[in-house]
Amino acid sequence: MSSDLVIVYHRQPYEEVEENGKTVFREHQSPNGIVPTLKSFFRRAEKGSWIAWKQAEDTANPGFERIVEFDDKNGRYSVNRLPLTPEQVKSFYHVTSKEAFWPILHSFKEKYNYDPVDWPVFREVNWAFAEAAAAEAAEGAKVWIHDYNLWLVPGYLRQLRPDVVISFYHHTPFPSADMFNVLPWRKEIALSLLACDIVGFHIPRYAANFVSVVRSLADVDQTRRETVPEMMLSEGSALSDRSVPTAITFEGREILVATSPVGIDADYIESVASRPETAERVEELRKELGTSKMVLSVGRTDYTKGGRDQLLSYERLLEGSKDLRGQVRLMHVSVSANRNMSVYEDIQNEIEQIAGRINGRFGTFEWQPVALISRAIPFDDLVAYYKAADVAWITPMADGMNLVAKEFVACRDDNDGVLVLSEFAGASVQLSSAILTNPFSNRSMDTAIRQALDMEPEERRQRMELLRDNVKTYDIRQWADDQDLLLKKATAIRKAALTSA
Ligand SMILES: Nc1ncnc2c1ncn2[C@@H]1O[C@H](COP(=O)(O)OP(=O)(O)O)[C@@H](O)[C@H]1O
Ligand SMILES: O=P(O)(O)OC[C@@H](CO)O[C@H]1O[C@H](CO)[C@@H](O)[C@H](O)[C@H]1O
Repeated sequence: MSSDLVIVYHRQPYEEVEENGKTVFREHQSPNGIVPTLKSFFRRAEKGSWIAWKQAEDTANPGFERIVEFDDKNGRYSVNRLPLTPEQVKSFYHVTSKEAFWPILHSFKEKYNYDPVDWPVFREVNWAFAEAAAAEAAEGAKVWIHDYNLWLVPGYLRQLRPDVVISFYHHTPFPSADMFNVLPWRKEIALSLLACDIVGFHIPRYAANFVSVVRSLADVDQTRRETVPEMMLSEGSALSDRSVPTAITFEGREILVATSPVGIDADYIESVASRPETAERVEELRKELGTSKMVLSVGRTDYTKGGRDQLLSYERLLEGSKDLRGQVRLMHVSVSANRNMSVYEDIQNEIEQIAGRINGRFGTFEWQPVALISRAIPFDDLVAYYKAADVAWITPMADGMNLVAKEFVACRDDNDGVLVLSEFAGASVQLSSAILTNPFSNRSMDTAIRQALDMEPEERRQRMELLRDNVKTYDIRQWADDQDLLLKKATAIRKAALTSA
């Protein structure tokens, strides 16, 4: 019990690899995912700890060090790895998190799979996370929990430690009560989240949906609302709201409802984009393209990311626009991050089938319409593709935020390139100068990609300048400062709750 900041996120904050018979801990490949940002919070703490899981055949004798100590650029922190059996991992993460929660979080009611869920296993895993956090937290410490996989941790932790400040951040969408309440365990989850001092979201809509859910399940009063700032308003986005709830009360206690969009390390990305070796790579790509235009799409293989519908739109584009044949190339990057899950294997197979059909129908020896990449790309290479692309085509059916769209914008220090973005991605409420499109509408998708390919240089420049202003304003440092301020506010609320108890 010594840490003043405990971060609880189901993944370990590094890549653990074996080298010459030794275990080596490496930074995650993508420098802009959440993990590097969360680790940077330990610089603001006296001592930090991180609670995650690690698979073990025998949890009593896991065969690895439970606690790993670090003292690096992020300060002094320990990582507590909870041993989970393969059966627990499959049940807690693959089945309950990805096959039951994930479709509901993204409003895919028809993909929701309830029957295989083993709810007692989900409870026991979340209890283990709560116990480990309680054991690590110093008196009055801040415990910052991330994402739906750990929805029950706040309630369990509050039982164990009434003194700690509990903050919960959702990286995914949060659906309205009509969708969320499909979950049979809705009340248990809602009451757990109501044990927090702060509940955080990317955008106002998710915060409003959360309030609708807890008010449908518990005696919750909404105490404060605020006007949404101009840079978070977007007429073209289905997710835009003009006001947002900022606090609720439950059982005489105030709970902050915080909206703060995750950003990216725009300065770092721009520094990679401006390197001479990046310019050389971009020149090679442009030479390879000749007079053709490059459309780039990047995302995990997941039905929420809309890869299938995007490829079908591309097929219709080539069918209807003979002038584009031989003059456009789509680089479709769809990496399968959720292995061993049939629902994702099916999507990967469908994407490969459609891409193959398009190449078969329209391709020639000299020209392949689709380059399908189904593997991880080194970040520096990804930056070169972002810089070389004429269009970034990011059209998820639902997406909590989407950092790929922001990375593309951060790379475009030439103030060129066009972003086509789904109005159902959280990022669309900030990136209103993108061509916003509805991926559920063929006409909207087909019109948007053609508009992007035909856009004149001056309009491209005007739009990109506005996009870059937003991405650099709401960057990862802004998010970190927001979170730091919120954690301080919550500390005062927790103290008030303890004195009035
Ligand atoms: N094939 C890939 N290779 C390397 N990095 C990738 C690849 N696909 C996505 N990424 C990285 O993964 C992250 C995806 O984040 P985001 O767009 O928010 O979606 P999600 O978190 O839902 O996967 C980005 O930082 C992006 O650079
Ligand atoms: O299965 P996971 O945990 O890899 O899913 C990735 C998910 C984490 O919840 O990504 C979300 O977080 C991103 C950063 O906040 C956000 O940009 C993205 O839209 C979410 O899917």
